[in-house]
Amino acid sequence: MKKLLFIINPAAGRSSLRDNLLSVVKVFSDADYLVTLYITKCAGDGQEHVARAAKEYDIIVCAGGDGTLNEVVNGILLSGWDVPLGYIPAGTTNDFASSHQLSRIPRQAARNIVEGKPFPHDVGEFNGEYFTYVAACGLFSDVSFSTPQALKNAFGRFAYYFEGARKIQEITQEFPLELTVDGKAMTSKYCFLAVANSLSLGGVLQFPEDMVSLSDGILEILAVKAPQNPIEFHNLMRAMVEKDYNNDMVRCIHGKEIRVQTDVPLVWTLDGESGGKHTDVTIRVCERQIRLIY
Ligand SMILES: Nc1ncnc2c1ncn2[C@@H]1O[C@H](COP(=O)(O)OP(=O)(O)OP(=O)(O)O)[C@@H](O)[C@H]1O
Repeated sequence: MKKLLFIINPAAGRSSLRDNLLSVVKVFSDADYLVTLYITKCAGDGQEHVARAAKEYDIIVCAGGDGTLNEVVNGILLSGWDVPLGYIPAGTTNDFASSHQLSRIPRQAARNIVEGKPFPHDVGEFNGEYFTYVAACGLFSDVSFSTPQALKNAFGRFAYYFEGARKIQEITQEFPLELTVDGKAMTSKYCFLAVANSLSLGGVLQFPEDMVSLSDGILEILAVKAPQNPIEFHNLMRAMVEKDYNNDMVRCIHGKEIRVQTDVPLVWTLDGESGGKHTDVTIRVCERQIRLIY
């Protein structure tokens, strides 16, 4: 029998998994997998367990939000074991799941995993840590990890909107930085910077499908300028709604290696989790590092 490690974050989202756990395990069992359940005990536990145990399994499946997936991907890459990964979205935003149009119905997501094919997925490396879909700093970037989990569990993604609304007055704040993309340096001021491999950011920003490939060994850098007057604010809103990322307010650049240097430490987020404060960050794409099954 093949061995499946099933990692579940009980604190994630408004977990639709609770009432469906038995039917999900049955899908795996019917597909001839011997299932080991691991319920994470606290933040960081999922990563540690996967890094230790991955080598004993033929497949790893995790259920939770983007933060849970981030931990499991870090665990797999730290283990050095090339094991396929299945993901059952059960978090608040599930940005990663949106990019792949993964089913939010746990039993269907489980079926897609046992019947699916591996999709080679790029991963980003951020000063030695890995992220699956975004590393970001500036406006709103701390919303996902500063929003209390209890609020997320009660209100779902609306909790992020409440928390984001409290920060909107910071939109005019900009920070000067030196951005170097594949050796080409530029200095500018921004209110938000994201390095992404995703079609969706925070469930709010969408990338046009023809702009992004999730397995091309290239990351997208979205740099947003702070609007300093109502016209610039209008232009920024228009650019976001129309997904126009090549104008005076928003710019999308593609690259493999990105360095961000600032005089003042910036707060970063990795996949919606805290990425710490940094003045010098190097981000590299790790091409096709994860085999996602769906
Ligand atoms: N048993 C646990 N108790 C509390 N927190 C946990 C536990 N296990 C994992 N965590 C942490 O819970 C946090 C939130 O998880 P996750 O990001 O998966 O869900 P979410 O925030 O609801 O969804 P999303 O990121 O998609 O918006 C992560 O930081 C994770 O490390």
